[in-house]
Amino acid sequence: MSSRNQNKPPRSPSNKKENVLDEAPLDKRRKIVIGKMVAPSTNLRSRSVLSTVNAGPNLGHGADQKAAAVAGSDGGSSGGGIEFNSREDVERLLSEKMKGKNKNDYKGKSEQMIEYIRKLRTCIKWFMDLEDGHLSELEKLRGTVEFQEKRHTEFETQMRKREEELNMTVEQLETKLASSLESFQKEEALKLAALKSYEKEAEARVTSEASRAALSEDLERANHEAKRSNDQIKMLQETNKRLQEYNTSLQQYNSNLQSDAVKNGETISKLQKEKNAMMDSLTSLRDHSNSLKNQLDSSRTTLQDALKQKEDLKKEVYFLRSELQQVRDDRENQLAQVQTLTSEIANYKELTGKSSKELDNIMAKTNALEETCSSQRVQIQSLQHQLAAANEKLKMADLTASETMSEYLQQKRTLNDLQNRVAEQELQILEAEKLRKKLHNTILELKGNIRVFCRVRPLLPEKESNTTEGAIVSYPTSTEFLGRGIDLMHHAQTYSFTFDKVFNHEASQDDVFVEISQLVQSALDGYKVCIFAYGQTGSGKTYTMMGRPEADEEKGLIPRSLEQIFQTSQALQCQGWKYKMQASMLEIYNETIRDLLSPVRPGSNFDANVKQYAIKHDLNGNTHVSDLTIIDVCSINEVSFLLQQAAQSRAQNSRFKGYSI
Ligand SMILES: Nc1ncnc2c1ncn2[C@@H]1O[C@H](COP(=O)(O)OP(=O)(O)OP(=O)(O)O)[C@@H](O)[C@H]1O
Repeated sequence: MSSRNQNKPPRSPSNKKENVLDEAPLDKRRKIVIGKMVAPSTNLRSRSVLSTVNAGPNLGHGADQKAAAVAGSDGGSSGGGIEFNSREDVERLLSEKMKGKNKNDYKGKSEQMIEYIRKLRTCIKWFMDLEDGHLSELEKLRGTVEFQEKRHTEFETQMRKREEELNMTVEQLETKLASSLESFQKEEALKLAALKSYEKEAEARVTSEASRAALSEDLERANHEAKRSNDQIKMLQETNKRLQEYNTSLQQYNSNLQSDAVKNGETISKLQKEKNAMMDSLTSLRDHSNSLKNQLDSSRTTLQDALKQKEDLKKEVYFLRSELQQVRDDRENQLAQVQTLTSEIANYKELTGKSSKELDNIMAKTNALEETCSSQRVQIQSLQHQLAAANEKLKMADLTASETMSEYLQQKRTLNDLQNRVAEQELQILEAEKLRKKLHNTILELKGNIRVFCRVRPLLPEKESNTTEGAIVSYPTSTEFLGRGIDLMHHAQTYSFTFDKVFNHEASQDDVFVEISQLVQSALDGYKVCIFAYGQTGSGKTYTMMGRPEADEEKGLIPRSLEQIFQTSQALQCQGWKYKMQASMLEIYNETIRDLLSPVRPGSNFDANVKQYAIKHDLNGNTHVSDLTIIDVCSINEVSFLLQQAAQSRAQNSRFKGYSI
């Protein structure tokens, strides 16, 4: 038989039985609940009911066992055709009453009891079968519980391990986050450093551009100066050629002079002029040489500046390269860090999904780092471009410096050549000067150490009307006495005189000075010269010697000689000569010497102030006048002033005059 209540346990008869149920171990119950293993509580209750039935009040344990054995011997649950399928069957059995009203019918009662006991045994057997099923089910459930407990403990240990691993990973993530934050801070610091280096690079670029502009300006100046120096060198070369030609012509001229000493007087004057011109050209050459030296110094300084700038640029390029290398290394380190971070992030992603936010943050930081790296790559590229530009500038500066150096060396060689040429020319000039002095002295000696010139004064306007000078004075025209002779008529007789030179009344002051200038040149060459003017009063001594200094045409010998002396001394100072000039002026009258430059003003008491001057000669042949006022003179104006002073002193006693310079 089967019913809907099959395998369902009977209801618990009392609360006491439920309390017995509660005696099951709490751990098991709790664990079962935790493990979500759904075990019907009715099974336990049925086990308790079974125990209750087994411990029934009317049956002892031994009797129960006996009954069970009897029932077992019956071999089935169908005791007397009764089957127990539910609690109602059992309650019905328990509520059965004894049949038969006869109390003494013990046999019936015993049969009923036997029948009842059989039913009870059947019931007990049903209970026992039910209990066995429940026990087997309980065993299964226990095995399941133990399996589930084992799984639970394993799962718990796995979860603990995973929790520990997660804690570890969280700690590692926190440490890595801290390290990434530190690296980010370092990256920020590096970025700031890179920005600073970029600013420095920009400043260096500005300074390099400024230095390049200055270098280009210096180069332009150097080129301009080189052009100027080339032009000057060309001019100097031309001048040198002219000087060489002039030297050759001078040598030829000197040879001609040696062959024809008489004609060389006029030629020497021309030579003197040409020499002055040559001296001027030499001074100009020296000026050019000095200017070239200055240019050379300036080019040296510019070259040194260019070399310094080149060194500075080299240092800057070295620093830039080192900074670039550092930035490259940092970039590579950061890339490695980013790669490790990305790999770690991938691992973290695989390990857990909990740290997605952190991963997002880290990814954002990684993206920021990558952006920083990309910006640094751009900076590195710009730095590389700047470095390449700086290298090109450095190469250009090297080329410019080398060109400037080559130009400088070329100019130095040219300057050395010019200096050598100038030295050679100076030597040649000195030699020519010595030769000229010798020739000049020879000519003068040939002309005569003592020469007498005669100058005829023209008739004065007031005397011109009643004079017969035109008939008195005549000049011979014969070749022998041309320019040297003079004929005087007196009482119908002709008196002929011959001089070294005769200047007629038409001779100008310049004509006279042409002859005298040779003597002045001799004085400048170191020879002693004396010019002595002699003549009667009014014959023109003062006019010849002094003339009228205010008028160029009528300047006398003294102003013209002084001009020649000062001009020649200034020209010879360039050759290294040093001149010290002193002036003294005296008047000799009746064997008495009078100092014309004496500070004692004439006219106060002339005789009282007259000193006893004495003429003395030293061992060198020099002539001195004792106590004569000697004044150092440096310019022609000073001498002109002294001449005026002397003229004023001399004016009081204008008789015989002599000059000493
Ligand atoms: N060559 C000349 N041409 C024009 N005028 C002249 C010439 N020589 C002299 N005289 C004039 O003759 C005058 C007298 O000349 P100067 O005073 O020079 O004579 P002096 O010889 O010096 O006389 P003293 O011995 O009295 O001093 C002056 O007026 C001067 O200008």
